[in-house]
Amino acid sequence: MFADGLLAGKRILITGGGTGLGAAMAERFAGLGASLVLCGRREEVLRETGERIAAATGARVDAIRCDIRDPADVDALFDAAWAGGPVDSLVNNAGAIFVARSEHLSHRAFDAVLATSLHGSIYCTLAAGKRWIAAGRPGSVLSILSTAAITGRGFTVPTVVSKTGVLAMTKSLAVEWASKRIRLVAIAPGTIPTAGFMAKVAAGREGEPEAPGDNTLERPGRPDELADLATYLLSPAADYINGEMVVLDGGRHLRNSGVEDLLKRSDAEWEAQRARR
Ligand SMILES: CCCCCCC/C=C/C(=O)SCCNC(=O)CCNC(=O)[C@H](O)C(C)(C)COP(=O)(O)OP(=O)(O)OC[C@H]1O[C@@H](n2cnc3c(N)ncnc32)[C@H](O)[C@@H]1OP(=O)(O)O
Ligand SMILES: NC(=O)C1=CN([C@@H]2O[C@H](COP(=O)(O)OP(=O)(O)OC[C@H]3O[C@@H](n4cnc5c(N)ncnc54)[C@H](OP(=O)(O)O)[C@@H]3O)[C@@H](O)[C@H]2O)C=CC1
Repeated sequence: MFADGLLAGKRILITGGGTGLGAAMAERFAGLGASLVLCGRREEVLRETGERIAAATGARVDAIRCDIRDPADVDALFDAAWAGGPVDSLVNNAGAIFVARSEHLSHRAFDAVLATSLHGSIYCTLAAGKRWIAAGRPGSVLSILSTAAITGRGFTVPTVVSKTGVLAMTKSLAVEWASKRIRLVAIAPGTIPTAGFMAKVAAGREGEPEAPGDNTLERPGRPDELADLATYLLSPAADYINGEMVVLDGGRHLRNSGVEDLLKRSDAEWEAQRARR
């Protein structure tokens, strides 16, 4: 689909690059010639993914443990990443979600999600932007958001608030940093059943059809479809796209937000969900 070597010479840092959508993007970017920096909290997971991708593609893959909730950890990550060569693009992919009735969320529960999905994405974007501006280098930031940033969505409010906040950051910095040749874009995926999604969102719904008829195409999305769009948005072909969030959801948000079935859940079903966490 893409020309060989499309991303040759590019160094791309992906938060949450050890699993799911992050790993799918990593594999695609590496296959097109990019060198990678993958970060996450679990060193073993990162190392396995990094070794697998390096062996399959021959790319250089640096796996660096980092908890993006901690700004000092983020600075250390970017220092270590830069030591291996300047980073050209950041992918804000790490994120967190609970499915819960909002009246049952504690302050700590709200903070737990915002710390990763909102604050962590902001810390990483600022860490990258400061370095690009100081070095007079161009850069690009791709954030993996959600159609819920358009529609809103019940039962996942901390995540929706975070994704909407990162969309606001994307649009704002796209303007503020344009003269520095820094471009910010985003993808809003619908449902893509990764292991993280199955554990955090679909737990307790095992046995239900994997392809809910909640979008116009009546199937879930695939990680490789997201990786294709991410590749395009980080490639020179997308140089004229700035401040935009591109939807990849099979048309779902045109019909619903994705949680309408949860409105019909009984108290007993919600109690079972709470007990599982
Ligand atoms: C049906 C909806 C369809 C929508 C589609 C959604 C599309 C999006 C999908 C995704 O985002 S998939 C990616 C999912 N991946 C992740 O979430 C991975 C990252 N997550 C984490 O690392 C952790 O979950 C976390 C956010 C760091 C939280 O860690 P942990 O569970 O260990 O929390 P604690 O630190 O123990 O607790 C903090 C606080 O939160 C309360 N809490 C925990 N779970 C729940 C829950 N399910 N519901 C309500 N509250 C919860 C917990 O009780 C603590 O509060 P206090 O009790 O101390 O007040
Ligand atoms: N799958 C889907 O249907 C959709 C996903 N998304 C978004 O896509 C992104 C990826 O999700 P997906 O691949 O499905 O799920 P995963 O659970 O696989 O992705 C989360 C990744 O983020 C990392 N991570 C979590 N917290 C931190 C942290 N504090 N510091 C550093 N890394 C962290 C995790 O690694 P570790 O635990 O080792 O830290 C993991 O690799 C998320 O932002 C999600 O909200 C959006 C819409 C739909």
